[in-house]
Amino acid sequence: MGEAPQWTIEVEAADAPATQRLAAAMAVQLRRGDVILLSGELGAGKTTLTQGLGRGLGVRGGIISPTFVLCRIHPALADGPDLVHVDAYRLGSSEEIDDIDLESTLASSVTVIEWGQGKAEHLSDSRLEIHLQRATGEDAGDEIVTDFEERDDADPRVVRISGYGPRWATPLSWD
Ligand SMILES: Nc1ncnc2c1ncn2[C@@H]1O[C@H](COP(=O)(O)OP(=O)(O)OP(=O)(O)O)[C@@H](O)[C@H]1O
Ligand SMILES: [Mg+2]
Repeated sequence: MGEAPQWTIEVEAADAPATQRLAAAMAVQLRRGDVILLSGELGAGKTTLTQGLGRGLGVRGGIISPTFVLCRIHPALADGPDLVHVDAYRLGSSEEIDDIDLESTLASSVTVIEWGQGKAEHLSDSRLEIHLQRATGEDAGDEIVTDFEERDDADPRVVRISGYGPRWATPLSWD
């Protein structure tokens, strides 16, 4: 839980399609049993990123904000893992996460949990944590802003990806 990540990569995504392309490129490096915890404020792009993961994994679509449904299973359309998409926003603790029995789908799926930090680390000995943050505005880090300022349609995000545990001894890569 409090342990240090094996590695951290920071990528900028200029708009929502860019966030989805990044996630799709990430998805092809994922496999059954992988757990991803997504963080970032309301509207940061967690669900948008999950849609890209779904496209890259080749699962049945219709990935939406699971407002009333805590957990949706998107079955693989071909050979790959299923995508289990969880919104833990309303869950107060790891005990409540356990009530939705993610253990039963974990081994056959990639499990993605919005608002999962502090609640879902116990599901696996390894995980990716992905934090999304608006690259402009009050929240912005000093080093980030200028590249995008002339682009009206851009609403950039900084996507910070960290790998924890033995599964992530080797970082994700984008070459
Ligand atoms: N660079 C970007 N990356 C991701 N989303 C973006 C980007 N630019 C604009 N957007 C828009 O921001 C919104 C993000 O909404 P989304 O539902 O993905 O956020 P969320 O983090 O899941 O929110 P919530 O906390 O309510 O679940 C979408 O309307 C998306 O089109
Ligand atoms: Mg969401």
